[in-house]
Amino acid sequence: MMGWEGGRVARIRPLPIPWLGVKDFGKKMGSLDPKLHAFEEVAKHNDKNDCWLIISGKVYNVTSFLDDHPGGDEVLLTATEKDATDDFEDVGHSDSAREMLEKYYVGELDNSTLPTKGSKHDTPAQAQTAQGVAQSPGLRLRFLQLIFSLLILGLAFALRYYGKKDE
Ligand code: HEM
Repeated sequence: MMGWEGGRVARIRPLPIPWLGVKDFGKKMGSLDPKLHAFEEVAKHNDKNDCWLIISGKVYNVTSFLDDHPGGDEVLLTATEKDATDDFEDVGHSDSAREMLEKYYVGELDNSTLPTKGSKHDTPAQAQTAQGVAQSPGLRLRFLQLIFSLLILGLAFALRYYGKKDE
């Protein structure tokens, strides 16, 4: 006899509860007990065989993506050992690029371990920017002086030119 339960049981599916049976769900959401990484630890992963990035306080292991990155692997490698948020945002990555991040997520950055600007972890460019900002009033003054000198020079030439014409 065709068992009633047999027919029914065969059709029973796993409960559609998202957090049951979905591998790494917590990891993907970044909310359920994500692993906290210290900056020093993340900074050690800085070469072609092991490349981690920090973007918006999250840590990504992009080693397997290096060869596939449309912008090339070099830019990713130079974005290690620092907060790469600005580099990532400056490019204006598409929504699909942002969705890809999820795939490489390995945890959160312990923000208290992030070095301040001008520290030994800054690239020369970053250090210069930090200095540049500090010196910006001086730079602005020098720029104004240059413009002023050019104006005087232009005026002198104009006077000479028109002066000669009148003679
Ligand atoms: C896990 C992190 C990253 C992912 C998933 C990613 C993904 C992508 C994708 C999908 C594109 C193609 C264009 C688009 O869809 O926006 C792209 C382009 C690009 N990316 Fe990234 N990217 C990452 C990190 C970075 C970082 C940190 C930098 C800079 C240091 C960077 C620099 C570039 C550049 C320059 C392009 C433009 C390539 C071109 O159009 O010639 N990317 N990236």
